[in-house]
Amino acid sequence: MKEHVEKLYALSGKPSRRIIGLMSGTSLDGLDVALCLAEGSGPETRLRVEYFKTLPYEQDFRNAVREIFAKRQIDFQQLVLLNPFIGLRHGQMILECLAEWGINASEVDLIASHGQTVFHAPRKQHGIAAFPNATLQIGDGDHIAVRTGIITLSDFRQKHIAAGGEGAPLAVYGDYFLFSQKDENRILLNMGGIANFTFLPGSLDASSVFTTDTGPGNTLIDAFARLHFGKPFDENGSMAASGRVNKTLLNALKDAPFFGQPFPKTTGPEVFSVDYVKNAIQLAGQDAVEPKDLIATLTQFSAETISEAIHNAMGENKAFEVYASGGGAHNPVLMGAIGRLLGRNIRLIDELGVAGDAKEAVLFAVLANEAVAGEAVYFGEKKGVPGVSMGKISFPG
Ligand SMILES: Nc1ncnc2c1ncn2[C@@H]1O[C@H](COP(=O)(O)OP(=O)(O)OP(=O)(O)O)[C@@H](O)[C@H]1O
Ligand SMILES: CC(=O)N[C@H]1[C@@H]2OC[C@@H](O2)[C@@H](O)[C@@H]1O[C@H](C)C(=O)O
Repeated sequence: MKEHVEKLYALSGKPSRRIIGLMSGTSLDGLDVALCLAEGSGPETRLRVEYFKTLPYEQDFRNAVREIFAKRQIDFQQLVLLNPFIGLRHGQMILECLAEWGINASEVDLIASHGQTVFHAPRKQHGIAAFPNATLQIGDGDHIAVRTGIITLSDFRQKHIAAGGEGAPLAVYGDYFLFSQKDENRILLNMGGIANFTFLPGSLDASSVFTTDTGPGNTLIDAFARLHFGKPFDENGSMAASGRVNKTLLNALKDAPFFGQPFPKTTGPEVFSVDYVKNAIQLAGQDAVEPKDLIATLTQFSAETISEAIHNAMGENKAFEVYASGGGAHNPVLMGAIGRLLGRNIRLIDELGVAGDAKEAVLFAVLANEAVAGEAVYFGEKKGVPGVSMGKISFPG
């Protein structure tokens, strides 16, 4: 029906668009919903977050996703059922937010849905030369569009892979458009389940922009807080603060092929898992490690691998500011260790006008805005930041 294409075309010419950005990360804590007003596009994007909310997942939902999440062997039916189920659930969650905010669905131009990553497999990780980089996000966009009546863009990572990337990190695009600052080199560090950063040059030169995952953020801390303490995470780093870093184990944890791979690179809980840590404990002969010392060691493991990646990427260039976001920014032990290792105060992205917990959802709104209203932006020939439009379009009818 051409009415949908005409509506989309009209949207592309509007001076501003109201876009809901959705992010459901690897921590499986909940769905981040950011209602944004975006004006312009590319480096001229001006974006205001009108409302933001994280809707926590119910335990049943989390358990259902965990049955297939980052696993090599799964019940295939469970994967197939979850694809529309998550789409419908996310659609419903959006409607609940809109009702709470007193906004009608007809007042929203677009939804930008990341979906739920269930498996991330860059070639460097799966190691099968004949197969490409691969990643899978589920939570079908057609179901979101039909449930909400709002045009939905989803499945953003496939185009990035088709254009030569690993499907992540995608935050780099929004980071560059929203947070670049003339004459200040910036590192935007996001610490979710996995940690990544974007380098934004003070020259504003798009071809110098750089991004990579660094390894675990909170994923291992969460897994062992759950296993040993029955808690979803180490709130305010209190478990880590009560323990001591086990140096022998730390060295074994840092001995993974991922850390020797060149930038840019991506990873996930497929690699950094409970089994990964148990294996390191065994190799290091540290079976008697106390749970609180294990949490302290895993926190230091994240801090050191994050700091070393930033240090290696920046080389001799010491003139940069670091702005943190994601759940890890709430962990003072992690933040303190990174600050000490990098020899500087780690700031919060909130200083730049976007709440740290909202940043990733906002970035998908930026990607949808680019797909609908942006011009091509050239990020140079380097790997990892192809200048392509991303997101598949689902019409509501
Ligand atoms: N007060 C806190 N103290 C310590 N850690 C916290 C706190 N609040 C949140 N976190 C951590 O942040 C995590 C959630 O972070 P976030 O929502 O950024 O991850 P995500 O988006 O799911 O992950 P990713 O971006 O890697 O996919 C929690 O699982 C927890 O480990
Ligand atoms: C495959 C996948 O879902 N990757 C996530 C994950 O969570 C953090 C890190 O690993 C990052 O590379 C990415 O998400 C953010 C939003 C990104 O693409 O920038």
